[in-house]
Amino acid sequence: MSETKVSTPAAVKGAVDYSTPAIIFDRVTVTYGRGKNATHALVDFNLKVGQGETVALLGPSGSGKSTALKALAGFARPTSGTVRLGDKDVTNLPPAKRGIGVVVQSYALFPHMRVSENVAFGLKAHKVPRADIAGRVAEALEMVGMSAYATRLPRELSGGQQQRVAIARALAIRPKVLLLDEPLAAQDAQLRISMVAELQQLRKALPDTAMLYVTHDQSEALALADRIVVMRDAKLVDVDTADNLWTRPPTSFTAAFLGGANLIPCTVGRVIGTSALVTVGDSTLPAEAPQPSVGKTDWSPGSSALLCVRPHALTVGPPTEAGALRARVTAAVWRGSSTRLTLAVAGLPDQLIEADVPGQAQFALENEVGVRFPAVAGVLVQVPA
Ligand SMILES: Nc1ncnc2c1ncn2[C@@H]1O[C@H](COP(=O)(O)OP(=O)(O)OP(=O)(O)O)[C@@H](O)[C@H]1O
Repeated sequence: MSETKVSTPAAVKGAVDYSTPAIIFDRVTVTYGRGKNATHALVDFNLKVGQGETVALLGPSGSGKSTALKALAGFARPTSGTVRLGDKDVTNLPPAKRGIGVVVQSYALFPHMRVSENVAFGLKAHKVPRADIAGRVAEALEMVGMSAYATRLPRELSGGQQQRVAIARALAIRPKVLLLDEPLAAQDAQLRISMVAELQQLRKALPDTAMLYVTHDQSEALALADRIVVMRDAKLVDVDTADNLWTRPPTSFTAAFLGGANLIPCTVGRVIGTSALVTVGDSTLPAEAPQPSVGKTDWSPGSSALLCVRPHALTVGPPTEAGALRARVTAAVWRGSSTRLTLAVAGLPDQLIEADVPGQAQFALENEVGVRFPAVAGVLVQVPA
């Protein structure tokens, strides 16, 4: 997974209005096939996306992300539930009548048509007056920086350029809703980084367009989305702002999927407000005990919990350092700007933790080290049922 670092959505967008959602999924279930061969691809899926909001659907392969997009675009028919665009129920409307822009990983450009013809295609299908088409094509190509390539054929373009054309084609119909299904998955890591930055610019240029963005790359979701929906096994696991999901993951699945957090078994001690003392191995550490979400049990003294701490928040030094947990290095992988250490911590049998240390760290395997937690060691997450 790439570690794209670009400015966060809050920096590029203002507040989102949820009072009149652009997209509503209301208890949408999609089942492919029947009987023994039935696959429940989406189960009881609820989501509202505000006008101008970008929501990323993030989850492992097969978790139902694309199916949610297909249900909205009209390419998969819900078995039950409704899909609305604004105040209009579109559950049974054909895809072409929904006015949604769709961009998929494979570009889906017509190989025999020039760039401008590809972009014009959707406009003709939407019965845009002939006199307006050239202007709308030029406007869409301008938005994605492809004006100079209007007369080329798709095969004369790079993958990134083809994807820009596919985005222009989706934008040309001036959709209120834009769906992007893994739009950068076919690009190499370097190009993905620059295209994430371009998509951020596009979001700024389209303040009223709601976007639903499917990805399994957490860095794209963090960089682009106002909110992230985490999916697993056809269901929505968590939904919140990227910042909240990252800093206070409501479930261990989200904690692990979004940023690969360490989830260290601990015992809850004293709790005052949102501060707790927890026991990890032989050490007592201060931790954040976030308000549990509705329906979840409180943090009670003596109960088991998981301490969520990101690998980069840990520091590793000599084993004799005061306040450090003693550990043994079991793996060290240099990643360029940092080294990922895997550590077996004394007093935590069967639990390996990961720590990122700057640069090409000189830790030999089996070295004894001391692991230090930050002043607030981490945030508590419920043990999964
Ligand atoms: N047309 C289909 N017929 C039968 N099963 C399908 C069909 N499309 C998807 N599925 C199944 O539905 C489930 C959800 O698939 P979906 O494509 O929505 O997942 P995804 O989260 O988008 O995965 P990926 O990240 O791999 O694209 C999977 O088990 C998949 O095999």
